[in-house]
Amino acid sequence: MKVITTIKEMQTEIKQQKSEGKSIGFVPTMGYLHEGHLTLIKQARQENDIVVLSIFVNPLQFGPTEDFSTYPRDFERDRALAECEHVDYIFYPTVNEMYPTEPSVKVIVQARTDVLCGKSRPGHFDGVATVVSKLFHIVMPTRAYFGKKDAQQVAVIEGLVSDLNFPLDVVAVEIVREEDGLAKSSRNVNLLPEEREQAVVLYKSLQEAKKAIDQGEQNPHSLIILMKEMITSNSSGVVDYAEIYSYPQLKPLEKLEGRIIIALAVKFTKVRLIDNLILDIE
Ligand SMILES: Nc1ncnc2c1ncn2[C@@H]1O[C@H](COP(=O)(O)OP(=O)(O)OP(=O)(O)O)[C@@H](O)[C@H]1O
Ligand SMILES: CC(C)(CO)[C@@H](O)C(=O)[O-]
Ligand code: BAL
Repeated sequence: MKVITTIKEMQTEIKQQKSEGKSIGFVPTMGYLHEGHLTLIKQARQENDIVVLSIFVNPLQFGPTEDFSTYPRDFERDRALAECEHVDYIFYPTVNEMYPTEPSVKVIVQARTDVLCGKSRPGHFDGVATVVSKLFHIVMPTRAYFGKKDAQQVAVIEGLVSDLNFPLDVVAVEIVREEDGLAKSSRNVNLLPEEREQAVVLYKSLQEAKKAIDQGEQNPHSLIILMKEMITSNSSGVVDYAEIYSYPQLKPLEKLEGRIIIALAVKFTKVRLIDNLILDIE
């Protein structure tokens, strides 16, 4: 496994691999790896000749009051985990390597960002789309792997790849959970111990919503009330959003039909957690 820190060297290696006809599987991350990331890497390993993992905490996608500085980081641990998964390259650039000057161009995402994390984190998806576009030009993947925990991100990246004609396939991977149901997330380490216990309420309230749908509930507003009530009465978390939309269009629904997403974001003392459930309603 090679650790590469410069754009030039990464592109040179990839061009060489591509000239030998190798397919490139790419897993973009912000590091502090957990089972969720490792599942993406394992799938990329199975489906491609070469696997590239990027580790870069992208300042452009964090708002001024968000957790860029406290985002967990541990490169040596990540390197060991990546080695165990037979990653071929870790691309690990500095902020200065990615953004040597004040950016003169950025990608602006115009659809699917007026709701959920796009609404709560203004500019977040412009930052994601800008760095992902750069990473795609640097790594030139055949397939790029993203987790469905960030379901809005998957929808935005599918739009980016389609609209800007990136010659690659986006592969969306199922959410990996802790034993109690909490979605794995690098940020979980920043939960206080009692918050960690309470945090399972995100998953449980999604399951309650699903149960109500299975029992015939068709009104999205009733489900939202049910989930908010469950979260506030079982945790100290503050609901940032609890919403239901069509997926991947992210349009409001008066009645549940077709493919829908039930999505949550809840703020705890130092972290904001997200989770979701995508369902096909007959
Ligand atoms: N529990 C999970 N299951 C599946 N994919 C995941 C999971 N957690 C993260 N991913 C995916 O891994 C990729 C990198 O995510 P990232 O490095 O931001 O990790 P993260 O755990 O989502 O961090 P955080 O939520 O704290 O920002 C993204 O495509 C993300 O959707
Ligand atoms: C895709 C990504 C690596 C871009 O910084 C990030 O948003 C993430 O980890 O999901
Ligand atoms: N995985 C999402 C990246 C972020 O929260 O900025």
